Amino acid sequence: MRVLTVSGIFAADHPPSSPSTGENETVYKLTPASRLLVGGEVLTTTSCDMSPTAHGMSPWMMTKNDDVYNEMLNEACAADSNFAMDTVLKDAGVAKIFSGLGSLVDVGGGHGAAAVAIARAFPHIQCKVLDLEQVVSKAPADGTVQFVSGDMFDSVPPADAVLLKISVKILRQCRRAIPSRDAGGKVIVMNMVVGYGTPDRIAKEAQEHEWRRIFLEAGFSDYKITPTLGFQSIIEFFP
Ligand SMILES: C[S@@+](CC[C@H](N)C(=O)[O-])C[C@H]1O[C@@H](n2cnc3c(N)ncnc32)[C@H](O)[C@@H]1O
Repeated sequence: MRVLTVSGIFAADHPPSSPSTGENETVYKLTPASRLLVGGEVLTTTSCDMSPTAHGMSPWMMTKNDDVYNEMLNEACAADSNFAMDTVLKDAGVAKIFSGLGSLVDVGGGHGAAAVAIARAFPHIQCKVLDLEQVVSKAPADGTVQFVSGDMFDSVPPADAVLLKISVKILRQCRRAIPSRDAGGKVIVMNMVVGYGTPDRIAKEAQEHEWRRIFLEAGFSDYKITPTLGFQSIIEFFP
């Protein structure tokens, strides 16, 4: 969404925090350019729940009662991961992030595209995928990774590292699933970090500031951003 905002496809608003959750959701609005493409609708997101407010429900929850939509969303997520992971895992800097791990859980890992790529590139890492029951039950399981069904907001299976592609809301939950930093514990977030990998110093500083706020709020002691591909970066959060 950040890339689309920077490109002028969406405009982003940052309203004050909600009194009930304390979270401040970014509100994305159509611009004249995107209004040419779609009917009028407002999207809100805190990374994970990219929910058209018109439906009042997270798109991930809607997969429960709609098999066709479920399949479509799973395929779209896997296609995105396949493209990114193949390229990202070839990078020597990225290999360093994963090489010391014994186990990893991909939270909201869908049909396991990212976790399978990691398990194949680093066969010594035991990889698990946590996702909703309706997603895991349709996953093409061949034993490369272990699928666990559940809600990430309830609990995250323990592992040396937690891989997250979608949500910073559950960082606190992920912190409980990992051991201390000395024992190799970390949360690995794959995300768009606008400004990294480009000469745009102001955008880079704004992003640093944002990640710093997030990691402090979630109770981590340190973090490291490794630019990978275009706007994609890997952010390691250390307990
Ligand atoms: C953007 S997709 C990412 C899938 C995967 N990480 C990938 O890159 O292919 C988000 C995933 O999070 C899952 N998800 C959403 N809410 C969840 C929850 N509360 N608990 C577990 N998984 C959830 C969805 O079912 C979906 O598979």
